[in-house]
Amino acid sequence: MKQVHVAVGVVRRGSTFFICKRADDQHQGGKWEFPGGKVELGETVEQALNRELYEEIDISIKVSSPLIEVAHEYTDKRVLLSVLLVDEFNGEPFGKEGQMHRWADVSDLKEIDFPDANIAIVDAILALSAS
Ligand SMILES: Nc1nc2c([nH]c(=O)n2[C@@H]2O[C@H](COP(=O)(O)OP(=O)(O)OP(=O)(O)O)[C@@H](O)[C@H]2O)c(=O)[nH]1
Ligand SMILES: [Mg+2]
Repeated sequence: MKQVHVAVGVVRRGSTFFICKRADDQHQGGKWEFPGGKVELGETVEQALNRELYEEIDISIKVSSPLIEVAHEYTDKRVLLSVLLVDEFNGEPFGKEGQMHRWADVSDLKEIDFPDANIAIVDAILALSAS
């Protein structure tokens, strides 16, 4: 199976994180996600994430840093998630494509219905908050 490279943004404000609900007709539909999308040919992860976050949640990134890389194999798809922590941005995020969104507190992340690959992302966030 071909691996899809995805840029994912963990947008943080204080102890909260911006998440969106995936549309029912998408891969892993109905689950919550950190916004992001596929890295296109010739793009860096940072460029891809900046493009995706503008398209999906209407912000532009000012400061980001690598958080974790997660390789995961679903039954129907193989993904490599390059996850960046986004601590400063311009604009106020919202579900620009009509998707549900919320600011989730760090203490709620473990209980939220994310795709399986996100378990490692949530653990990395919790490790940040613990340090
Ligand atoms: N954006 C995002 N994708 C994730 C997360 N976790 C996870 O397994 N994925 C998977 O990464 C893949 C690509 O993400 P995507 O569907 O957002 O890609 P995209 O924005 O380019 O949209 P498209 O599918 O309409 O072209 C999907 O298979 C999705 O299930 C996550 O937290 N955020
Ligand atoms: Mg997307």
